[in-house]
Amino acid sequence: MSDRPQTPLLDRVNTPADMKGMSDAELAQLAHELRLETVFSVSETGGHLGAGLGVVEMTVAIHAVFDAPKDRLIWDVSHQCYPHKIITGRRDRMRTIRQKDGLSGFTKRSESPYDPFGAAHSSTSISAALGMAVARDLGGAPEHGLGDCIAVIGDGSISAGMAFEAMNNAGHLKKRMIVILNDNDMSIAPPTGAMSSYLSRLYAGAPFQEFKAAAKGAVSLLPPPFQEGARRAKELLKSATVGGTLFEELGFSYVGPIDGHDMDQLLAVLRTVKLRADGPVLIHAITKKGKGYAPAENAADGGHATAKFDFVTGKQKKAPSNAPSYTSVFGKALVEHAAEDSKIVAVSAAMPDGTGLGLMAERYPSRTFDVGIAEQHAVTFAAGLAAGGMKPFCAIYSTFLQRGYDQIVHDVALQGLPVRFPIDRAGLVGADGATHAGSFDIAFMTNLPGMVVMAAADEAELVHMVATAVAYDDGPIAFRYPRGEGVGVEMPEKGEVLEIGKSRLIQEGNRVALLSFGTRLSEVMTAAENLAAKGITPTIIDARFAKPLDEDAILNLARNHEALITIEEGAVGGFGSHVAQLLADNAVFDAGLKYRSMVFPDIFIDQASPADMYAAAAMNAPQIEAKVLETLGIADIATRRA
Ligand SMILES: Cc1ncc(C[n+]2csc(CCOP(=O)(O)OP(=O)(O)O)c2C)c(N)n1
Ligand SMILES: CC(=O)[C@@H](O)[C@H](O)COP(=O)(O)O
Ligand SMILES: [Mg+2]
Repeated sequence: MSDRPQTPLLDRVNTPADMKGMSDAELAQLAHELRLETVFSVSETGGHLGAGLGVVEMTVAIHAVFDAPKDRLIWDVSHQCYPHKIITGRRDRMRTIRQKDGLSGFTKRSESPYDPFGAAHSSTSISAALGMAVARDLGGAPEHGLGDCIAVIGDGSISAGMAFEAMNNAGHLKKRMIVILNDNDMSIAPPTGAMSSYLSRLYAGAPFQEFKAAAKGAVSLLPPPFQEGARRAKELLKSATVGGTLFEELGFSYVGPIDGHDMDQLLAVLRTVKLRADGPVLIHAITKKGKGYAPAENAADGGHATAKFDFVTGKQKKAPSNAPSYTSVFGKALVEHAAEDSKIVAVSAAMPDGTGLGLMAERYPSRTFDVGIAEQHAVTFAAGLAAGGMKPFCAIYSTFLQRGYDQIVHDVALQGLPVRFPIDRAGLVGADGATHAGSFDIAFMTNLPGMVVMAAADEAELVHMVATAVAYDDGPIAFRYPRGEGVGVEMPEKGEVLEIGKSRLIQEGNRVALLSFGTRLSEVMTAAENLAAKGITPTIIDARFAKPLDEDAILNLARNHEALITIEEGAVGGFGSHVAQLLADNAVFDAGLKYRSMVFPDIFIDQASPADMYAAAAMNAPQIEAKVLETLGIADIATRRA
């Protein structure tokens, strides 16, 4: 039996054009049905829920008032885009979201003309909307539309540097564009920082209850709303303005705060702004994360992301776990060291729980810093902490660390400061897909002089790497580990400090040496078992370090084996490239060594289960086995196809 909600009005909407004749009351009803459909849909797939529920009315109002895809609607991060997808022709594919060959969990240009800009990393929407507004005014290609450019950005995301850089530029260029600040007073964790307090003060200074009356009055004063003169429309804008806001100082007309769940207010304001805006406008809408679905509203994170769940009870259907997650192993190990070393401090960029720093924040709040969505600042802040004699652990997902790269180069590496980088979500992450893959950190970290780069092969190794990073004070050090559960190995009582640049031998064999960097080691072991049945016993090494390389061990392997294969969970330019360089510099190829590297292919791999993504990258056990056979010249097509 299905709990599928009845959605008669929504059933009539395939694209926003189908909403055009609807009355305001029908639009409010449509929003109600869209909320039900969003909850039902996510209950079957899992995914991002709370943010989408907070923008249901906004989504309907924007699509009712504006004309996408001619008007450009850009969702910041775009984890809140599920309702938008449902009413822009993708409802029938929502059951495929975040799955192999299915819809992306984010906006994606290749997926729909209603997604004019892809996102998943935050705080890009205002820059993109401004670029489109300028292109429009310069007569950009007609197929790209000539309409309004609307960015919807959350209170967490607007605190990032990029958003301010964009507003600074927009205020200067004075182009007509609309920014909707979706202020739910939440990030994934409760928001931190002065900007968040400022937004709360704006709201406290002009509660929207007063504005509500004004908006409703304005609607009744605007029959038909668009025929009213500029004076009345401007009054509406003015009556909604607190005055002297930061946004106005930056050159935006500020409208709000308004109740982002009140369709009357949303429609009135959007219609007026559409009619009268002649430069950058910021509409400040107050919303609630998880709105309208009690389990999400009541969750600590506003139902930010969820596994599949029971639509009626809200109970999540999580798969049982067999081993602790790498994230929790890291968080626990760090706290154990922090108990003995008061110099240890931890920095997170808006992901305290995602990075496992929740425990540290609980035990040592004065030594744990959530700096908000501000990866660049997080890195340089950590550099400052190191320069001040502390031992900072700057814990950022691989994919988000990309944003702090110049800071890693210029502020950390160049000055040789001992910042520790625990890099979570290394490798392919699954449902979040290409935007969240940790593909590049091995390459971009190993290229930096003085940077030590480690990868944990399992959760016990991670404990040793935390201990090593605590002990290492000679410069920056990074250690990477993937999303999800460990492999279930026995955990050490205490982490051992590893010798910098030393690998570990896992299995002695002959003919071929498999040099693994990271958690592919378990796939390598499986491949080795299968190869043993074919009479091949590879030597297996866990490299532990991509920088500095264990040069002696690698050169010895190269000289004592017919073939050497490196394998790592990252793009070209990382571990394998450094090994190849070492081999070339030492003329090992001249002696006839067969060398192969297994790295991610030069494509962005779309979302699927991690195992399927690794299959697409040709990096699971069967493909490792095939690579060995092929390299040794005993290719077994059947194995290769498996
Ligand atoms: C550069 C970057 N850092 C971190 C994240 C992880 N992240 C995704 S959503 C989110 C919270 C965003 O808060 P807000 O903009 O207020 O949106 P809400 O979820 O509250 O609607 C964070 C930190 C990200 N997507 N991009
Ligand atoms: C949208 C976003 O960036 C986050 O919500 C991300 O999806 C979290 O990923 P994890 O589930 O791996 O923490
Ligand atoms: Mg928010």
